[in-house]
Amino acid sequence: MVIVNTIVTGLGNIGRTLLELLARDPDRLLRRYGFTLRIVGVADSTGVALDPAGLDPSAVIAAKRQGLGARSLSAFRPDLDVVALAATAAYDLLLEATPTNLRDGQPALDIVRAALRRGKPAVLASKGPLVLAFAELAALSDWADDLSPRSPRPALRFSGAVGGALPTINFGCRDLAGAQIERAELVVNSTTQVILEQMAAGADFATALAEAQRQGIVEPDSSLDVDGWDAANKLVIFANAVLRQPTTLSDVTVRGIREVTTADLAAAWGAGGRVSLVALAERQPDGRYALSVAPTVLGREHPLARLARGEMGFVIYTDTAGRSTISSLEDGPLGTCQAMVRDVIEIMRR
Ligand SMILES: NC(=O)C1=CN([C@@H]2O[C@H](COP(=O)(O)OP(=O)(O)OC[C@H]3O[C@@H](n4cnc5c(N)ncnc54)[C@H](OP(=O)(O)O)[C@@H]3O)[C@@H](O)[C@H]2O)C=CC1
Ligand SMILES: N[C@@H](CC=O)C(=O)O
Repeated sequence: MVIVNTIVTGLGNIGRTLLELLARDPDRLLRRYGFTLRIVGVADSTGVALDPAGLDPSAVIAAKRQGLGARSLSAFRPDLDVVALAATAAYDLLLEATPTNLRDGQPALDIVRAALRRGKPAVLASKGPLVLAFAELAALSDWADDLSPRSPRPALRFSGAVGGALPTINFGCRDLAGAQIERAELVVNSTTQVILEQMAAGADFATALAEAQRQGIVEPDSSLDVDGWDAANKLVIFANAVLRQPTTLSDVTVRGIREVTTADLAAAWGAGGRVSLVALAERQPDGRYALSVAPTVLGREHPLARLARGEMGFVIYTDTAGRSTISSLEDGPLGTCQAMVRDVIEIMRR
């Protein structure tokens, strides 16, 4: 049996749900894949808990459910902050789920830097480090070797950061390998899907946002979702990772859903379609991609017009693989946690 000593940074909707997922069937990874994750360190905004012999995940989950933090655990380490945890503790794998911060990427960016510089593989749900420093992190990781399983650099995976369990990154990198992407339409922000559907059914904006928050899918700063920045983050990551076009947020034209009116929604739904926040990449004659995020009417014939209940999806047009459409209806943050688990399995198979 292989024991993978793991640290989890961020214990909110994602970090806590991930621990719950692992605790639900603790032997699943062992039975099927021959390894198990031992959680040796966790961190939240209250601090760090670290025990090289392994923390009790149920105690961490119970503390978070009671509104307490790492500080309340017996393994609390007042001498460590979250970056020091990643930089100094003994562990084999980082699972990162602190808030997405578009100002400076912190603390996630320094957490991931610390792990990769020490040769530790990292799985991210957070997007800030990838949006602000994709090239730097790629150079520190197996992205520098085109994801070769023989790369001497640590693995960096983030499939859950771009649409949760929807396999946006994996499908683009793996299954469309060799094809030229001409156009990609990504509906990868679940919060705006929920809000627009609720408003189309008669709810006001505040009630619709509250419903999305109840589902645990809204960013800690909800304006990231509503104003289109979460979708833009995902498009930036997609452009860097799949389209291989060095991209930052300033390359994306971004419009959120605040201007969408109930009349717009009624017209779209009435015609058998819907309105979604679409992140669009369109290949230009010079080979570069034009990138935008905007609320878009998807007519009844559009492959994504039937998405419902916050469902996400994408349609990608290529020169040789034709049109590919995939959608994913998920249960709150659970799909993202499953995506983190699949990333871990992929890393362990290298
Ligand atoms: N929710 C979702 O469906 C998805 C979220 N993501 C991404 O995953 C990340 C986490 O999202 P989510 O779980 O919803 O967010 P939450 O706000 O629910 O959780 C964030 C966690 O990070 C902790 N935290 C905040 N600041 C610090 C800090 N300085 N040092 C250490 N820990 C800190 C918080 O501590 P405390 O608990 O004490 O407040 C909390 O545990 C985000 O980057 C988000 O973009 C990606 C895909 C889906
Ligand atoms: N806030 C995001 C969560 C996942 O990235 C969303 O609504 O899709």
